[in-house]
Amino acid sequence: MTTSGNSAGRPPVNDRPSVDGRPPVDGGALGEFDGPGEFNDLGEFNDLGEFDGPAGLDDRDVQEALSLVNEGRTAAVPAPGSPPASPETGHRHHGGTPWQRARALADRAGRSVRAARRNSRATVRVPLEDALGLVLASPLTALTDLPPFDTSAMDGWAVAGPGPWRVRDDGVLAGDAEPAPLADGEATSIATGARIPRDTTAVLRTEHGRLDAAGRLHARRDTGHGQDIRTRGQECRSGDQLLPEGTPVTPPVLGLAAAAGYDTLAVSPRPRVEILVLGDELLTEGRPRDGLIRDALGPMLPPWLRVLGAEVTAVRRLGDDAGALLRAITGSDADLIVTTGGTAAGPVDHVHPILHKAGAELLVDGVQVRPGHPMLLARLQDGRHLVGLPGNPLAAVSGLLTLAQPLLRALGGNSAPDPYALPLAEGVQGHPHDTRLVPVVLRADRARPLHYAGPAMLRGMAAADALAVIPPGGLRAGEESELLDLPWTLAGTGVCFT
Ligand SMILES: Nc1nc2c(c(=O)[nH]1)N[C@H]1C(S)=C(S)[C@@H](COP(=O)(O)OP(=O)(O)OC[C@H]3O[C@@H](n4cnc5c(N)ncnc54)[C@H](O)[C@@H]3O)O[C@H]1N2
Ligand code: MOO
Repeated sequence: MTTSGNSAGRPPVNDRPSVDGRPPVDGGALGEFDGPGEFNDLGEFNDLGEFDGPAGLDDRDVQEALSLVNEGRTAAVPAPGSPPASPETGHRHHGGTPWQRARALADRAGRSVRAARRNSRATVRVPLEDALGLVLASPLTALTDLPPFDTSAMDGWAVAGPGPWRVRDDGVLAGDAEPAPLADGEATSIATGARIPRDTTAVLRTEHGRLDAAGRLHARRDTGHGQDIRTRGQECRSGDQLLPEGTPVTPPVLGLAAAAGYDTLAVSPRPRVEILVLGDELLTEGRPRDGLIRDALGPMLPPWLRVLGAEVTAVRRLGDDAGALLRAITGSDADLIVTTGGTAAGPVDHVHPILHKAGAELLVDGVQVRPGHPMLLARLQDGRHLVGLPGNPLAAVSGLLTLAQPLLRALGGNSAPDPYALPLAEGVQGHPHDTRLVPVVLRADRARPLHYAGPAMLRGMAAADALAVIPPGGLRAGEESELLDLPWTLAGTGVCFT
């Protein structure tokens, strides 16, 4: 990852005395926040994801100017770190569900489905190699003692009684069948992991033994009774519970399950997700042309959803055909439908009317988050769910992390990781009311905001290690920001994309 796209070298947003080279603010410019998620002339998040205050004004001036110009009509821009504007101030705001609440509602929706499933005991048994990322549907119980027999912990000699010892010439390797018992005063060479001959009293490590000219084995140091013998059942006895139900299947869980005798695992099935990509303007290959652009979400969402534990059953491109959307929604058997685009109120934004037609219940209709505020979560008549992601690609990422991730996590039986935070390397301007999700790189235990983080951009996101959660009012340099991890930054794509 690179930091070349960030604002290194610039003064932090909070400390900037002014924004140079712009015409002074004029009274006609409004800073409304119910539009496309961007501030206008009085201060906006530019497409580099930075807040540009009005020309020549500091933060206090911005507030003053806004309160003069927008009196009673629009939100003032609070200084970074200041508390969010209260509803009593008469600010106009698009509304929607607060960001944390939206995540909680998505989590709850997933849990309710899971609870219903639990009653129907829906689990699947899959080969070990297909279980990574799923969740154990029943406790992992040892099918054998571990180790299953007494084994040597070291390369050396199995010895019986006090030395010196006569060395037998058979020797035991890992994987050999049960060796002949040792007589008192006898030794035989043994490899790590080999079965211990009956009546062995200890294993003498290679480096602790010496053979004399007559071929007798002497100990260079004392060897205690039972030394370097791993006794049968040291780790577990057959029938012991190794892991509880609900444990996520990680690589070590796969290893433990194999060691304990499993070929398959009972797991909660992967939530099945169908992706419906909306928009007549989308090309699936080549360069943008004639007003058409490339579909960025069709290639991005399936692997991202897989990494979140989903099985992506189909990606369907429906254009702006409302009828096709209705048929796709009502005909799908996926646990979750994810739509992209069409969430706003444009002439071909069909998601809301079609959900209404399909009798869906909107659990979340707009979220107080930037970008991505038109995102939605609906419960369809048959209890399946639909997440509507806004079409702007970074807004879609925001919807994915805000609604789809908690829902899928809960559906799959995973619990949310503890939130974590790091200090910001630079101040980040907040939205007056909404949470902001800002792509950051993590360097030296600091989160540095990236440029090119406008709602329609993926350039900053593609270089990001995480998304910083910026509360209304913003955060100053050095203040801790909650971070949303991107799974591949820790695990690597090769591991995650199962
Ligand atoms: N009058 C208003 N207009 C808009 C508002 C608003 O509140 N009032 N909100 C803006 C915000 S914020 C967003 S985000 C978008 C959400 O729009 P939709 O979900 O309806 O998405 P579209 O209009 O279909 O597309 C928006 C934008 O994204 C491009 N797009 C769509 N799909 C893809 C894709 N798969 N790959 C790449 N780019 C995609 C599309 O061409 C548009 O440029 O609405 C604002 N408008
Ligand atoms: O700005 Mo919109 O918030 O792109 O989702």
